[in-house]
Amino acid sequence: MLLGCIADDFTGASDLANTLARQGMSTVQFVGVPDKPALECEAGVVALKTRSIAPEEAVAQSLVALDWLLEQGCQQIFFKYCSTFDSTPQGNIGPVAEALLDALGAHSAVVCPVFPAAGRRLFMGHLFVNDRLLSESGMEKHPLNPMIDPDVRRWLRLQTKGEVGFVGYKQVRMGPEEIAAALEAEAGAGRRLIVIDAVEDDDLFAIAAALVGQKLVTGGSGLALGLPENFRRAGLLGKQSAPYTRLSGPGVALSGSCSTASQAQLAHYLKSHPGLALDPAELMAGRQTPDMAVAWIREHLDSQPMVYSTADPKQVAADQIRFGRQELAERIEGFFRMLATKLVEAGVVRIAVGGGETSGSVVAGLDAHSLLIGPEIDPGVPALAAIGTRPVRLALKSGNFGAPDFYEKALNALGDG
Ligand SMILES: Nc1ncnc2c1ncn2[C@@H]1O[C@H](COP(=O)(O)OP(=O)(O)OP(=O)(O)O)[C@@H](O)[C@H]1O
Ligand SMILES: O=C(O)[C@@H](O)C(=O)CO
Repeated sequence: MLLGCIADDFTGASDLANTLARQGMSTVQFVGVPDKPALECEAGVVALKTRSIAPEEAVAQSLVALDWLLEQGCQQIFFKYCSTFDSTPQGNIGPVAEALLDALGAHSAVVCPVFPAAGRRLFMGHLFVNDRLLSESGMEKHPLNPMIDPDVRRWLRLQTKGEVGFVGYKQVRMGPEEIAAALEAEAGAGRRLIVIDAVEDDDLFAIAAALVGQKLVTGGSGLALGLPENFRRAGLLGKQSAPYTRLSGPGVALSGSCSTASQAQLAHYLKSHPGLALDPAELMAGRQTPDMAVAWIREHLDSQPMVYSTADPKQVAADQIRFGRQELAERIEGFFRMLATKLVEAGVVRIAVGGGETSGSVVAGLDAHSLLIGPEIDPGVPALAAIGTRPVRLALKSGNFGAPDFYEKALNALGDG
């Protein structure tokens, strides 16, 4: 394994794995830190669920992942977080990145959440989602990590021990040599985490070309566009990826994301498919159970039904006040985990999931140890084949990714009904 990646959630991991695979690296996504040597691959992406847990715990899990990746012979480590920089003033991006720098004995690392294909661009240190600042994009209402400051430098500095560096767009446009020199200057001044502007894929390729030999790279999946080329130029690539195949059989959609895109996708899907809404009050009282959902799904199995907790921000905020943000999130995630286990027992073989935390819960319920990367469904969302469990094909969609008809397209891409 040449490139070892640590992703702070499951959809982020498959987004990154998708980019690396498309750019010609044989890539496998691992479900947590494996307890044995890796399946053969050039890039390994360890999917953790560390985005929304306590910073110390996120650091500890990331360091275990790092140790395992180094044991597999990785030459470079990629810490993948969300292209909307999902985090709180406490972490977890800053604490994990600093801990990885220390553990690797690295002097510095770039911080670049940019993903132009999904409209995430960084200019003058400010993160945009399409033509809106991050803090006006809907992300300011995120149920777990409201993003209320678009200045990535300022937000990251709340989370770090050290000062945060910056390389602006003017220098990025000058190309890899200038970028490398600007990064060196920031690192020389003791700023170890260096936010770097990027607007289009060309910028990301130029930045990646400047990162040859860096022990640690941090960012969104966009930054991974140019990394395979560094290994290719060094004559290190050539392994074939394990083949992905579609799988036909019953399909189900599960949506736990409350993002703006997820709400539109849900509305679109429910026009032509049956849907079962989770009711927070019933869930918290234990009156709505995974067994009840499975019984309902069995009745609608021919129509690719959807189970969803997706709700609008006002409803989410009211329920969080009533039941507690964390308690409610855990209950909903626990529900999806148990549901996933029961779905495969009921013969479901295609599952399309919306939301990173939700996807982490669903995959935990499946008991898979690795995921093979198939064709891209929408930008950042590949079809996946689960290994180590009953045969299942998956699509794990980040909250804000995907076209309005994503779920239909995803289930069709995974196989036939
Ligand atoms: N109706 C609801 N009320 C309160 N919390 C909810 C509700 N539905 C889902 N949640 C919780 O909100 C969180 C949504 O996070 P998730 O990562 O799944 O989606 P997302 O943040 O939109 O996606 P991504 O992280 O990929 O951008 C989960 O913890 C989920 O359990
Ligand atoms: O970078 C992104 O936006 C996604 O891969 C993700 O991490 C959302 O959970």
